[in-house]
Amino acid sequence: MTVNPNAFEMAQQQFDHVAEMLNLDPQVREMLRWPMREYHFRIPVHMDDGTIRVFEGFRVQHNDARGPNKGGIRFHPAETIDTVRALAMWMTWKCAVADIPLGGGKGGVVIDPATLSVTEKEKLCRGFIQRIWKDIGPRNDVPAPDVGTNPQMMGWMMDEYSKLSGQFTPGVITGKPLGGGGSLGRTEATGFGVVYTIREALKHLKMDPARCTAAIQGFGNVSQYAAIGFIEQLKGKVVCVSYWDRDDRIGYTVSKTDGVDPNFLKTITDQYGSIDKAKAKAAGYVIEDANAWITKEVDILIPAALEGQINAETVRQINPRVKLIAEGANGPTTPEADEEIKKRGIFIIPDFLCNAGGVTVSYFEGVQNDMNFYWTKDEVLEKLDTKMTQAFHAVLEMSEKENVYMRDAAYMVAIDKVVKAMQLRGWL
Ligand SMILES: NC(=O)C1=CN([C@@H]2O[C@H](COP(=O)(O)OP(=O)(O)OC[C@H]3O[C@@H](n4cnc5c(N)ncnc54)[C@H](O)[C@@H]3O)[C@@H](O)[C@H]2O)C=CC1
Ligand SMILES: O=C(O)CCC(=O)C(=O)O
Repeated sequence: MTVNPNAFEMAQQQFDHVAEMLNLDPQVREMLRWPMREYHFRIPVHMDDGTIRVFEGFRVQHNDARGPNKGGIRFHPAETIDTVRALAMWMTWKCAVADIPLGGGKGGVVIDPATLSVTEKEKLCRGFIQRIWKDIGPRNDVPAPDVGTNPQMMGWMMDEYSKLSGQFTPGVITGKPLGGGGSLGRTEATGFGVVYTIREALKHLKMDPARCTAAIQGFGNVSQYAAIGFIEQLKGKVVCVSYWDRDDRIGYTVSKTDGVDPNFLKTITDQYGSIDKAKAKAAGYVIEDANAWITKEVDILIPAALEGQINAETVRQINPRVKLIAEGANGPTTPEADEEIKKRGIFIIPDFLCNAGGVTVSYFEGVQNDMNFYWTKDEVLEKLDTKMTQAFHAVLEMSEKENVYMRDAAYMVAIDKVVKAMQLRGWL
């Protein structure tokens, strides 16, 4: 499975393309195609064996015209400043398209968290906050989980910030554990958000979800709940999921023609989204190569692993039956692949619209922290559905009005909101 060599160039290319369509002022473009602030730091950690290891960390704040910067922290061995820049920029567009009053930020540490003990992970999380705590906070930048991080890690980070600032500050981080300032529904939010947008897209395409099949890339937080939601809420069938196998150092696709059971697969999946393939095989699943997911004869593809997965090479493997691509991951499709998808008339729900459910419930979490009053799961998910449905239709309407590709329409909606906020604040 290939990864796009430079996600930031890809994010800038997508932005430049729409900036050109909008005839956006060159100075406004200059402001938006780069992050406003970046922090690069080194985090020393006393390891269990008595040695000291120094980790490289980043936090990028792309634009906070509409509100505090917002976005996850990724722990990944292939993390780079450019990946974090791209992800921060996409967060600005995501919050604008979801119509939540937040800007765009993202963080990262170059590490495979599975190689750390629990104690080392806690020290690394606390070390990250020790480096950056003066530049984050509920009113300027609010991190959250992403690939390789989880609610427990957010709990440690919130605790460290509270200690350093001398005040219990749950709103500094979202995606915290339940009972530790977390919101009900955050775990499911991104995957269920993907499903709400698929439901709306299928209505638009006049397709019956109960007769639809899907192939999913990834089996982590986003993909697990996208699979569960697609099956339980829309009554569709998921024929495969995929994952990265740590031992073999390659990806695999785990398939079942009569449909996978994500609730069963979860029981044989570790906290990093790696499936125990021996147990899957014993339960009647077929193990195929990493790319098999994209070749499946299905109606819907849901890339929900990493960026750059649908590219000039893999796009040619998409089966002619595919009518819809719902981008659960950030940046899964390269600009070259977009051209082919357009040509083939496949409807796309672009990433920063499709996966906005996570940050939307993160926003709800911050609101609940501020109120010190917590909603039920049903209340959270109902509010999430309303937000995602409105966001989908705003983008669809723009796409139809301007006769443009859904990704370009999403950029148009987002750029308009961010530029207006910058103008209202007198920045432009
Ligand atoms: N967790 C969240 O709330 C949100 C996540 N996202 C994006 O969704 C994507 C997935 O995130 P999560 O589910 O949180 O991550 P995760 O770490 O929980 O799961 C990632 C999954 O992708 C698989 N994977 C990783 N590298 C792979 C490879 N090279 N080949 C095949 N499979 C591979 C892993 O095995 C795992 O199953 C990322 O792009 C992330 O930025 C976007 C919005 C919110
Ligand atoms: O929940 C959040 O604040 C951010 C989630 C995130 O990192 C993303 O949407 O890519």
